[in-house]
Amino acid sequence: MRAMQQQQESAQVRVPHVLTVAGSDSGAGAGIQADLKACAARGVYCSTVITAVTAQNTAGVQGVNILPEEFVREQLKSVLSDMHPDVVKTGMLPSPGIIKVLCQSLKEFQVRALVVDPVMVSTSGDVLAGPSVLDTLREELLPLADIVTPNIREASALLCGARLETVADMHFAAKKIYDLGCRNVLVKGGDLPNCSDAVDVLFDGKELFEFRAARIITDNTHGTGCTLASAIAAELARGSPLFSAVKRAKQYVESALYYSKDILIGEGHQGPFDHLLKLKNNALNQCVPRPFDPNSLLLYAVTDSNMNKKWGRSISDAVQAAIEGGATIVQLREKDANTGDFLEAAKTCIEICHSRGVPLLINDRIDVALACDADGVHIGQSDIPAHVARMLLGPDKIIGVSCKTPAQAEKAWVDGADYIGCGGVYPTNTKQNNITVGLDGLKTVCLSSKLPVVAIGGIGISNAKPVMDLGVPNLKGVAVVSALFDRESVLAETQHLLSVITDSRRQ
Ligand SMILES: Nc1ncnc2c1ncn2[C@@H]1O[C@H](COP(=O)(O)OP(=O)(O)O)[C@@H](O)[C@H]1O
Ligand SMILES: Cc1ncc(COP(=O)(O)O)c(N)n1
Repeated sequence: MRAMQQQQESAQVRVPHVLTVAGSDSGAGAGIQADLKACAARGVYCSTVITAVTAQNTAGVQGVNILPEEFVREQLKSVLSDMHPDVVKTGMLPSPGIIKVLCQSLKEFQVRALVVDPVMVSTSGDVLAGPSVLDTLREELLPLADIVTPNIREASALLCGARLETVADMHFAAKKIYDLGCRNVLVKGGDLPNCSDAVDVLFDGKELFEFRAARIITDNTHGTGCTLASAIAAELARGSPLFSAVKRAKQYVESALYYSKDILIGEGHQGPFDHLLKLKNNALNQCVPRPFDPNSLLLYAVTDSNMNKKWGRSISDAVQAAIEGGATIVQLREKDANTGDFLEAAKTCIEICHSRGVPLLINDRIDVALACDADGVHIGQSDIPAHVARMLLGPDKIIGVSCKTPAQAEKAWVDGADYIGCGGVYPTNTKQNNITVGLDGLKTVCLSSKLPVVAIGGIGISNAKPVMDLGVPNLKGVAVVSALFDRESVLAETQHLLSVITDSRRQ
């Protein structure tokens, strides 16, 4: 809410904008749908002019319906005359007439750059634009292009069937296609036979450059070409020079392919890929309760590196024992660990927690929480503000805020937190100079808080009962440090504490 208010107060911002002129892919792996996702992933607005509608899936193209030229012209006029995109990217242009209409529109409405992906045949081998388009493409569109991005087969078609089998052949092709009048040529080597790298060759009229990435072993390569061209267009729209636009776009395709390599969508061979780098992770994380379940605050275990050191345990051993004992949520609080070690430990702890459906939060360190994809963070009053944490972490992560007063609890709610930690309830050694609010202070905060509350500060087996007995419905549990981790057996202490708090609950 705060973020929205701030935006309303600030001046309007013009966002980078790519217009894609391409075909629709019903399977959403390639074409218009890939372009939209790639631009969204790169933070660029994407408008769409559709040239053809294809019936397509992971097995191939079952049908193509080409739109009338005049309707393509109408779409182009609607977008170009009003929305003024920075860059136009083209994909499937299925007829010479549609290419001519596009060239006329581009002459009427100037854009900053034109990226031409000369789509002819899909990964599955189906024809999307036949040889009849070649002359118009060569003679009318390529001379307007800032960059043209043929794959091996398309480069060969543009060069009247030249055989292209090696990286040296790609160098030759890039130079020859450049002579057709475009400013830059990128010959893509995703389909180059017998090549362990995915090599693309750029020719800018003076020099040849090779962009290399390790070849990712996967069948989910449907849409890589559309995505690369859209990502180049997006980078150009954001103001990158052409060379860095190509470099970043290729890195993006490589990451998206890496994330896609194991996902399963469809029964055919060419699966689509994961533009937002999230599909597989989201599918696997289903075991973690979403949205945040306030009942998970019941037995909230907070680790402490000094206590672990004292008892000779690793963080992950401590977490494992707490979870086996019945902890319902875990927070890693590593005030003096080095960041690299902290991150590694956090990754191990996440595996342990998620195997038992227990959420894992990171104290204070948003960077570590993001890097290990933790379930959320817990922040104090002098840490990063909760509304900033919410903007950085997005809508799904759990955010907890330490609060001592009703005013702080109200602010945590406004700022988008999910729960508050209230204390210290009792005096404690784990926090120097911490003001104790006592049971009365805790009750006052709970009664005013719109968020669920977990009590913290000096709570253990001997004094957890009066906390749980306060009888306010939004007090969901107790958070504990020493009572679990400054003990010989974390497992036994956690079991014991769990029985105390569940007994109080029952009464
Ligand atoms: N298996 C792969 N591993 C890594 N990069 C790849 C792989 N396959 C394709 N690429 C890259 O994806 C982009 C699109 O290339 P390509 O698949 O040849 O285009 P198209 O989809 O038009 O046939 C290029 O940058 C290429 O190097
Ligand atoms: C509508 C449309 N546009 C482009 C492609 C090429 O993509 P790919 O070469 O990855 O199959 C496609 N299959 N469908």
